[in-house]
Amino acid sequence: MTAPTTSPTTGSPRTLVAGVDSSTQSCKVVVRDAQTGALVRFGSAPHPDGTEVDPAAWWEAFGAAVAVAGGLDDVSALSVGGQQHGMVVLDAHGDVIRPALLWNDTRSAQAAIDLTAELGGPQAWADATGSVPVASFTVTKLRWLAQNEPENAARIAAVCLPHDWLTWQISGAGGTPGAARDLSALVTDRSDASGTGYFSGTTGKYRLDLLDLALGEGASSRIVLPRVLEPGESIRLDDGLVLGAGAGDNAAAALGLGMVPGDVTISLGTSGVVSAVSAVPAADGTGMAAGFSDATGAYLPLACTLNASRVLDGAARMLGVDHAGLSALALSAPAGADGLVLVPYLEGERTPNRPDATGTLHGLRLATTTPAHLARAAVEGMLCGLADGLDALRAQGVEVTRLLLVGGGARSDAVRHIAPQVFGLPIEVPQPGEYVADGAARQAAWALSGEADAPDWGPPAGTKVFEAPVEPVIREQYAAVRDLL
Ligand SMILES: Nc1ncnc2c1ncn2[C@@H]1O[C@H](COP(=O)(O)OP(=O)(O)O)[C@@H](O)[C@H]1O
Ligand SMILES: O=C(CO)[C@@H](O)[C@H](O)COP(=O)(O)O
Repeated sequence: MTAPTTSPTTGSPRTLVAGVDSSTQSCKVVVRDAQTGALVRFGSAPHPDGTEVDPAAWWEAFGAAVAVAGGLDDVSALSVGGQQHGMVVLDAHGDVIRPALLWNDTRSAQAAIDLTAELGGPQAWADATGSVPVASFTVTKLRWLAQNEPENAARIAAVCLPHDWLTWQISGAGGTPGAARDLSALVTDRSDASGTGYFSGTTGKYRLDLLDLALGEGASSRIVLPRVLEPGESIRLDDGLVLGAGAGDNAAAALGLGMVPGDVTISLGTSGVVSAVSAVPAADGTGMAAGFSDATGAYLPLACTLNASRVLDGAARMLGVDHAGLSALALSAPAGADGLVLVPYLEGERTPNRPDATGTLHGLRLATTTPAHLARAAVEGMLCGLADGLDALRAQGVEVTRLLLVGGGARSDAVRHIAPQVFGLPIEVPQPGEYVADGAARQAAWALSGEADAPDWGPPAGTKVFEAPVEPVIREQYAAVRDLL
């Protein structure tokens, strides 16, 4: 598969690696120089909308993104980062039983409540797995399946996550429809496994008892779970391509950004995520912070909201403007939008756990019925939800010395300027890029090297710092109405 490649600047041979981000809205592929990390090629392709998706759409988008990125013939290693938690269920032939339920599908909210009670309450789950299950987690989706589609649940021969399934397809073990597929070749990594609800990041082992709790006694004895590869471990395909373990998208972003303890990243994709790397696991019984693992052997406590960049998309749609227009409008209104507050639970919410909530506008007066006030309230409301998440991480002992802002929503000027007013800290915005795919590429280079640690690709380029005095009114007025459901 690998053809020799030379550097266009030095003419000397170089080794290329690829990283994939199979995210909620699209698939992105980067090809980078394994040694320096320099970007060589990039491609992306959209995913379908919706909270349940046929995994075949991810495979198709991956192929299209690879084609845009100029193919993989000269690539020596590849890793896949992907949206976390999605439930991919396979039958004994390796066929997908039903469309995958994604992390932002809330139909398993009651299953989460039931499972939480059955194990002895939220702290029992946090102690067992690091996290209190909510509708996002795979384990609750499996319980939902057992209760609502028992005929499908009975056919499950393997359960995996979006990044595991894509890695399996790329490896060839996922085969082509109609061909033999090898379920025992499924692999995952600890970062993504830690978001299933049936894995303990502290022991590095699956909690088969919790899989049984979801699906019924004995289920775990007939269901294949992906083998959890060690950080840096790989599999080598017959054609020589090295496949890394891959990672959940947030853990991959931590690798891509080169995060160290003290760094906290705010990611504004479809999800809003506040995450930190930590040497110690979190076990937050309030459920605000999820105690996930990272892709290096450490931990990744994070708070994740269901409502981030799409709040901006929705506000722009309501106002009939594009993103630049929304940003200009938001920046033309005063901090606090003269008391107009948007609680942006447009997709329900996960942190805090309010799956059935809807968005609400508070403080509407004649004077605030302007596009500028609504635009400002949308940006502030989205950021306030994440500031609450940062508080939850601090309550877990997370030290915050640096705040980084990434993801599609970080391209908004208004977000960049308003974020320091909300968080009360300077905000560092690395140059817009695909940090999940970059982290996956860095993991691929690590897997290829066989070294103990990932290669040092240096800090992200082109970082700009945004500073502004904190505006306490923004969070105060949000906190006053956030719980008025
Ligand atoms: N300049 C911008 N301002 C605000 N939002 C933006 C801007 N550019 C892109 N977005 C939004 O970012 C989102 C995509 O971000 P991304 O991080 O790729 O999401 P995901 O990882 O969930 O697929 C989309 O909702 C898109 O509309
Ligand atoms: O559920 C989580 C984290 O727990 C989300 O962060 C998903 O992993 C989706 O990520 P994006 O596609 O929004 O980047």
